[in-house]
Amino acid sequence: MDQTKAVHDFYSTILILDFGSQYSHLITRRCRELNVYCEMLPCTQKLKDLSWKPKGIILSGSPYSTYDTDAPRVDPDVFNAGVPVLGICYGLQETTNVFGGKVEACDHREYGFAQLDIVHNDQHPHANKLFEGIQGSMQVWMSHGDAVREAPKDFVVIGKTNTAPFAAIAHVNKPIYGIQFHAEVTHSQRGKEVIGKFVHDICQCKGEWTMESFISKEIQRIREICGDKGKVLGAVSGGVDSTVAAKLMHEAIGDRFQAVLVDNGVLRLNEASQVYKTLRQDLGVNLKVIDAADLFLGKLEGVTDPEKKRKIIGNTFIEVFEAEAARLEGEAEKEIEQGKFSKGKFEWLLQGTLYPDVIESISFKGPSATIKTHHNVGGLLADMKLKLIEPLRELFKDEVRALGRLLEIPDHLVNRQPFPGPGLAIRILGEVTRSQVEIVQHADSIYMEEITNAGLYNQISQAYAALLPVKAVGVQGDKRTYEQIIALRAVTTTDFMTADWFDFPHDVLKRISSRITNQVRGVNRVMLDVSSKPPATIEME
Ligand SMILES: Nc1ncnc2c1ncn2[C@@H]1O[C@H](COP(=O)(O)OP(=O)(O)OP(=O)(O)O)[C@@H](O)[C@H]1O
Ligand SMILES: O=c1[nH]c(=O)c2[nH+]cn([C@@H]3O[C@H](COP(=O)(O)O)[C@@H](O)[C@H]3O)c2[nH]1
Ligand SMILES: NC(=O)CC[C@H](N)C(=O)O
Ligand SMILES: [Mg+2]
Repeated sequence: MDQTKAVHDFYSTILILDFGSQYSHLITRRCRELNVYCEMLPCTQKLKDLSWKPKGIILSGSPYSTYDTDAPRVDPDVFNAGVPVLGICYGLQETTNVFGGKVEACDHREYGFAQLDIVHNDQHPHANKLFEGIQGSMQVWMSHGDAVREAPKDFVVIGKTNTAPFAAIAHVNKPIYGIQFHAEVTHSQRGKEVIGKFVHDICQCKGEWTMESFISKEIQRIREICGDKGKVLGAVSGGVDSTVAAKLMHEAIGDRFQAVLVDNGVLRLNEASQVYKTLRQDLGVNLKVIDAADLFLGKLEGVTDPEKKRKIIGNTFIEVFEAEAARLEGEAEKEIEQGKFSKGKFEWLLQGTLYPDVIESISFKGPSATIKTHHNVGGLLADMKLKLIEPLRELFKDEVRALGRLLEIPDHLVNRQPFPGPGLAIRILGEVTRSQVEIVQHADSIYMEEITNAGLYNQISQAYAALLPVKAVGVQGDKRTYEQIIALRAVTTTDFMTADWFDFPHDVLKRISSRITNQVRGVNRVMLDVSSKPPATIEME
């Protein structure tokens, strides 16, 4: 894999060095939105150890002060690499530091909006490039307690605010710029335009990062990695990430990619057959469904603790998947022994790792830690012989969706709400039995159908029906009943870290409630969960 080209070998790439700011990943987002490919690495990355050459470098903000003894330091080679550099907040302060200017704590810390007045330098046209075409002033967003007190030699002021006379500086003849404000946050009016001036005009990146161009390059890359015969195995759930990754693999190596869906008995109503239909029939992906419902439900018998349920499902999943991988390996060995050399062996395991998984696991203080694997089954296989292949590793979720659309994956799949690995088991509070699964599957399918019919599916980030482990009294058909309760959950969120409950139109709720109580046996009440996260979580267990 070492000789194989990486994405940064195909595109003009901006290097973002992370000094630990909470906004660092937003710099990455903005560059990508400007169709410029970028990668974020910890600030400890030495330029001489980098295997590729960036077109420009952006230094992020930081919770540290440059005068702290343990402050993260910029590699001085950054300024000798012959490429443009933009320092943001701490990045500006560290640049000032390196070039011999002065940084001190402010008398008044500055958080929030400020008005930046652009200063044009007639004698130094080069310095004006960062704000070229921007006249007068603009609203920017600040978050700092330190400030530049003295600009370094050969730097001029290109922007100032009431309280920050060095809010933006530039070298007089080198493409080195520093800004105190956070151009990467959307509150900074024209912030994205400023980043655009840096990456497009100053670094001369062409704006070629589009999913259209990614597809063909990535398919070519996958083919190089896998060679003529290499086979790839992948677990797919029908979720966005695994579907897009599977379709991409199929485009690259056809039936040498084998997808496996494990029916763990706690999938949604008819989900296994629907995923099979879409992946196999509509998308042509070589998919095998393993029915392991009895095995999973057997192991879940008598278990009520949420974390135990998760563990049992995770471990059983690995057991099933490993057994299948071993079976396929055995088959391949046999075929090779029989002289069918063309068959090839499974050498690779597909994993749907996304870029946020990669950058979340970067520690800005040191070499990148291991990638989070808790949601990705592939990474959990014990003493795995298979090597990992991660075609979505450089992409954000919205890029994955755009890629999915270009691969002609139907919209309903590309826009699919996430579904947790432990499935309905964590939506059946208390013990999971086959009859409980049937109740919640039926209620959930009615709920999702009504949400879709009302045109609300894409307005809601995640919705599901849950089954509460209590009974209540009701009256149905003149008869007293003593039955269970369905709880409806629907939330809106951007990052799933915090969430708000979705405010349904009353008529939709009425329809959902009456259909569930009329059609789902074993249920006589429907309740609506109106809890935000925090204090609640999105799932109930
Ligand atoms: N029932 C299943 N059968 C096979 N693989 C599964 C199953 N459930 C989960 N996986 C694997 O676990 C991975 C992680 O699941 P996760 O829910 O985080 O992602 P996803 O399902 O691909 O996408 P989304 O985040 O949109 O749900 C999946 O990509 C898939 O490889
Ligand atoms: O693959 C998964 N395995 C799990 O064990 C799990 N628990 C929660 N989730 C999903 O994570 C998001 C946040 O959910 P919570 O607010 O309940 O933590 C929501 O999108 C949840 O559906 C899981 N996904
Ligand atoms: N957001 C930042 O980069 C802050 C830098 C530095 N810690 C300050 O307070 O000024
Ligand atoms: Mg999923």
